[in-house]
Amino acid sequence: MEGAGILLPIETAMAREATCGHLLISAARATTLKLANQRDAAVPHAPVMIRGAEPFDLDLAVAVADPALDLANPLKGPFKAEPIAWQEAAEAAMELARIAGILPAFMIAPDHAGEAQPVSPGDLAQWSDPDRLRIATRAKLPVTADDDSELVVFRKPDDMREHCALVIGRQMGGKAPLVRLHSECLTGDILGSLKCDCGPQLDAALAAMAEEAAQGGYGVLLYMRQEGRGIGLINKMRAYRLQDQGFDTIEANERLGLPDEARDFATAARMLDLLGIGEIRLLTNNTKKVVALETHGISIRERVAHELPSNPHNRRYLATKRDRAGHLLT
Ligand SMILES: Nc1nc2c(ncn2[C@@H]2O[C@H](COP(=O)(O)OP(=O)(O)OP(=O)(O)O)[C@@H](O)[C@H]2O)c(=O)[nH]1
Ligand SMILES: [Zn+2]
Repeated sequence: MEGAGILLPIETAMAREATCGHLLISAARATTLKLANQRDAAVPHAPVMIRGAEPFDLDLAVAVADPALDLANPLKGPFKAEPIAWQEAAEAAMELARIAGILPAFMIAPDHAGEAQPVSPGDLAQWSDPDRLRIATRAKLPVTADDDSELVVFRKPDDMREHCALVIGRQMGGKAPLVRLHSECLTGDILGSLKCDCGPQLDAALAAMAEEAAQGGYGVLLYMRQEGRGIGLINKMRAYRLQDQGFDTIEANERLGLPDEARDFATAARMLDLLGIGEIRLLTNNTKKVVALETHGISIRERVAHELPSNPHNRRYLATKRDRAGHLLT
C-alpha cells in the first residue's frame, strides 16, 4: 500500500510463514483488547496499529483479528497501540478489507510476505466511482410475479459484482415507477432466513410492481450485490455469531471493526440514471435511502411504506432498525 509498505491481509494470507512486529487492526478491536481509548473507538472501523511483545505469526494474528473466536480463545498479550504515520493508506486498507469481505486486519511489513500488489488510496476512489458503471446487457426475463419483465445487468470494468435491475411492465414516461432498492441477502432472499425481513420484502416488492404494471405503470427492482449491508456473507455470518452472544445488529458489525452501514447508494442512483429514470416512488422504511438517492440526483415523488409481519427470530433485528437506525417501523 502506497505510503505504508507491504500490508498482508491476515485472513487470506498465502504466505503462511509470514511474521511481523506490528499489526493493523480496527479501533473497535483495539478497544476490545483494551488498547485504544474512547476517542479512538468513536469510529469503530478506524485503523489502529499495535505492537506485540513477541513477533506475530499468522495463528496469533488471526486470534488477535477475529472477535468471534474470543470465547474459545482467551487472548495473549501484552500488546501496545502506536501512532500511525500513514493514516490515509491505513484507512484505505480497512476499506479494501471491507470490500473484499475479510476481517479488517493486516500484518505490517512482514518478513516472508511473498509478492505484493501496489495499491494507492486513489485507486480505491477510482474503483468505487459510480460513473464507471455501464449496462452490460439486457434480456426479457419472465418471472413468477409477472411474465412481462426484463432484466438489465450492469458492470464496472474492474468490479466483478453484477448489479441488476428487473423492470416489470413497460417502461414509459408519465407516472414515476415504483422502485425497490434491495441489497443482496443470500440468507433471506434464497434460503428463507427468519433472522431478517429481506425475503418477504423482496416477494412483496415484486407483487406490488406486478400490480403496478397491471394498472398501466411499471416497477423496477434494483438488486445490488452488497450482501450484509456491504460487509459480505462471511462477515455477516461472523456478525450473526456475535448476535448470538447478545450484541445487536449494529454492535455486531462494529465489533468486527466494520461499518454498520457500508451500502453504496450512489451506484443505485447511477443504475436508475442509466435506465433513463429520474423520478421514482420508493418502497422503503429507511429514510436514509430516500436521502441518499436524492443526494445523487434522483427525485423521490413518494416513499411507499414496505413493512412486513415480524417473526420471533427477527423481532429484535427490526426493533434495532427502528430504535437505533431510524427506520419507520411500528
Ligand atoms: N451486517 C448485517 N447485515 C444484515 C443483517 N441483517 C440483514 N442484513 C443485510 O441488510 C440488507 C437489507 O437491506 P434492505 O432490506 O434493502 O434495506 P433496509 O435498510 O432494511 O431498508 P428497507 O428499504 O426499509 O428494507 C441486506 O444486504 C442484508 O444482507 C445483519 O444482522 N447484519
Ligand atoms: Zn436479510
